Amino acid sequence: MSLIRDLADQIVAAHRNNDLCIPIPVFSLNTPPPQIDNEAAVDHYELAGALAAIEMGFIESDAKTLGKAWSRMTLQDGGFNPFKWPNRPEHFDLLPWTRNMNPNAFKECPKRLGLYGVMPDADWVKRMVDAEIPTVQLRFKSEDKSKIRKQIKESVAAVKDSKTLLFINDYWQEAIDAGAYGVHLGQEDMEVADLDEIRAAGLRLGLSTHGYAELTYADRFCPSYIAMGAVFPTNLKKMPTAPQGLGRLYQYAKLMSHYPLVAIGGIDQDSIHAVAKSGVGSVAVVRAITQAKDPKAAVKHLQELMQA
Ligand SMILES: Cc1ncc(COP(=O)(O)OP(=O)(O)O)c(N)n1
Ligand SMILES: Cc1nc(C(=O)O)sc1CCOP(=O)(O)O
Ligand SMILES: [Mg+2]
Repeated sequence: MSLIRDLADQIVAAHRNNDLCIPIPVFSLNTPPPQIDNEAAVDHYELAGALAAIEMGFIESDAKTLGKAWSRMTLQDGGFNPFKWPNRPEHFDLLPWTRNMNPNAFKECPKRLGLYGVMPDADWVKRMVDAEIPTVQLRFKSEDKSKIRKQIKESVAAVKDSKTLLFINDYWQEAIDAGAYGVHLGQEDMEVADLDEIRAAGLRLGLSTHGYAELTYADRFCPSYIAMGAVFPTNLKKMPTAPQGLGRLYQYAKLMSHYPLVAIGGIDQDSIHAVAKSGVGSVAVVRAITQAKDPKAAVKHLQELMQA
């Protein structure tokens, strides 16, 4: 165990100051540390990588994923180097073939979806089309199926004959029925959606992720794009995990650079440039547009800042 501890300490020391560490909240210092399954560890590097990741504030599922990646990287490099960080698809056992060679891949979308407005209703979708935003999502939350269908129908009509691409959040069946460009699903939504039906209907699929474990899981489905969040704190919804921060976003963007990528969560005009520099082709925002004094001007300004 002391060898593993020593390797883990070397990793933490080498990466302490590079923005990958997120301090563990004080309340969780009183709770027992998450258990790493010792028997499942194929070697010391896997366990050391996972232990280091826990100390750096990664959640348990991400730490386990990182441990396996440390093990593969060490094996492939022919030696342990604490200053490296796993950032290649083969370190994470991502799908080895390209989208074109994968019969289960979802339909392609542009690699760079640009500014992506996530909007609460069809009227906001119309405003975004008027502002010539490249990508928009209808994120209308309701239990009422007829209201949902009406909102989706109006949104699909709004983008017709425009250059704006429309994704529908959650309601994949209604999105298929209305002929939308694509759907966006979270990890829980995926479990209950019929992904084969979405693929067969030719709709694009965007998937949410919140760290290494969800990224590697999402890769198995070869979605049209992968969203990564929450980059910064957001009060728009309750997030189950701490914000990722720029350091982790930059690593995720490097690892998944063969996908169209979307960054989301707490991004505003002050941060959008730094987020775009991670290499993601798209930045999704809600409040930076809906709470702006002039939403149309905000769309233009945010795009300028992304490209600056
Ligand atoms: C672009 C984009 N990224 C993430 C989300 C969040 O989706 P999900 O986790 O399913 O949460 P809800 O939006 O359904 O509350 C998103 N909608 N869009
Ligand atoms: C809807 C949503 N999903 C997120 C995720 O991380 O999955 S963050 C988020 C809210 C984004 O709103 P704002 O730009 O106002 O912070
Ligand atoms: Mg959802």
